[in-house]
Amino acid sequence: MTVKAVIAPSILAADFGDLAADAKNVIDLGADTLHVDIMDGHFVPNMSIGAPVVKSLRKHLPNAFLDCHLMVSDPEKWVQDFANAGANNYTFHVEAHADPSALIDKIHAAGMKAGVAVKPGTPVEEVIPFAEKADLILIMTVEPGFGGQSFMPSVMPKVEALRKQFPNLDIQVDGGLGLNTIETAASAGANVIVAGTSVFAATDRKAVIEGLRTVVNAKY
Ligand SMILES: O=C(CO)[C@@H](O)[C@H](O)COP(=O)(O)O
Repeated sequence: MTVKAVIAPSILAADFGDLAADAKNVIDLGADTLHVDIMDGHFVPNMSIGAPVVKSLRKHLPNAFLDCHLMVSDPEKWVQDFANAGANNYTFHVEAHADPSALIDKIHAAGMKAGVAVKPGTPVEEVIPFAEKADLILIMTVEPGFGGQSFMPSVMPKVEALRKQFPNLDIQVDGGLGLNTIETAASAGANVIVAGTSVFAATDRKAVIEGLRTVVNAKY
């Protein structure tokens, strides 16, 4: 098995007034990637940031892996903007596009990795057809739109089903992940861990990042 832990702090929980410094801090403390939540106020009932902020982050953090999660109704529209801004990964929601396979091709052609996400209420069967073509599958563990929500263990059967069928797949979980929930997610088979509040609000961010990684890597 080739999967390993990837710890991805969600900058939605960072200090947006001092974003580059806060993002750099978690990278310096051992985070593998930065998870960048993009919300359009339509696909989800909240707004966040867009490609210009990704471009600024890229300027300040030239070597960081920027994992962008597009919670938007028209994900195809923004592919080139995010590629131009310096995004490394572009994850869109399967609920938001009629032809995910074609969109994965478009994202790859733009030079980015491609992820496909599912909301908690969407069956895993909706993403299974794309699990070999995509670079990661994101199983949402909260309703997308806001940080600081409670982890939903009820979606773990989706993670288990994916891990059983795809032993080498990067399976990302997002929402309510922290030291109190990581055992459940890692046991189900998740290896790419998005953690916003638990990392950015911690008094010892490094301990949280290392703790998450240790629990995941113990499974492989
Ligand atoms: O995509 C989202 C929310 O829609 C997440 O990335 C959250 O930002 C995770 O935040 P925490 O639950 O870890 O605080």
